[in-house]
Amino acid sequence: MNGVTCRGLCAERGGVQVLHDVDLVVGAGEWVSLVGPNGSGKTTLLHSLAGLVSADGDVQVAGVTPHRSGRRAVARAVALMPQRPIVPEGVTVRELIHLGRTPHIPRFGSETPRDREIVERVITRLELEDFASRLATALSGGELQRVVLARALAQQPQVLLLDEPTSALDIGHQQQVLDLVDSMRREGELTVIAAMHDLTSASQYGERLVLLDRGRIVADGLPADVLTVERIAEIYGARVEVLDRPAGRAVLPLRDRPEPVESQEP
Ligand SMILES: Nc1ncnc2c1ncn2[C@@H]1O[C@H](COP(=O)(O)OP(=O)(O)OP(=O)(O)O)[C@@H](O)[C@H]1O
Repeated sequence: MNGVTCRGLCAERGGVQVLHDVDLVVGAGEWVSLVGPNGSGKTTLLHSLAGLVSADGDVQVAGVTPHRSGRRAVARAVALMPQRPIVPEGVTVRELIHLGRTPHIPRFGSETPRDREIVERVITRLELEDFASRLATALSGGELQRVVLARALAQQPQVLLLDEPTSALDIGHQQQVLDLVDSMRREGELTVIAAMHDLTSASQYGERLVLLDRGRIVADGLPADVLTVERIAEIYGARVEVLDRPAGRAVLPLRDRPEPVESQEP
């Protein structure tokens, strides 16, 4: 089973419980967008699914139990594209992407031509050829974000966890990256869970939206059912208009225009 099941998931950060009894079942090949205000627990949930944060409850990700299975087995099943990547000094972009192959290389073994072919294919698909020989620490924030996605894709996971994957990208690269992930999902039964602040992208790429608030799932369903004007006002305290387009729901923030200031006679 290549999807994700978690039941009664509870997790703490810094001694404080931040996830409360999360139940989530994601079928193989689904794209679920995870939305919610700052601090609602999206990163903690993704890290729990990747086995990086200890959690209570029953969690299965692509047939492995992240907290109990070995690191290599977990890394073959699930890849996380982190919100704040840590980049080792002195490593080129190509070397960083090659790290994604590590869980597939046997202990005491070395890379095969197939590993190198997978890395080169990912570099081509993300149009990273011009950066491949540069130091990863010398990239702009958006360039690095695409390289970190490339490393996660080179890992060839069954479940891909994306934490704000487009936060540093210009609008063209946002579409390129999300379209690429979506086409890989359609081609290969990749299961995607993506934490996203951009509610329009979350709606248009996610077949299903899960809304977290203060560590609890408060809505789970079709984007148009989850992202209503009233719910966005209640959970985010935001004023928005929603527009239904063939590509899906778009969420447009609205400025509350201040009253014009009366001009005062000198
Ligand atoms: N290492 C930590 N130590 C203590 N508290 C933490 C730690 N990491 C996260 N938290 C707290 O846990 C809560 C959930 O954080 P989390 O990063 O999961 O939220 P999020 O929904 O991803 O937020 P954002 O949208 O701002 O990225 C927040 O209150 C945060 O301050």
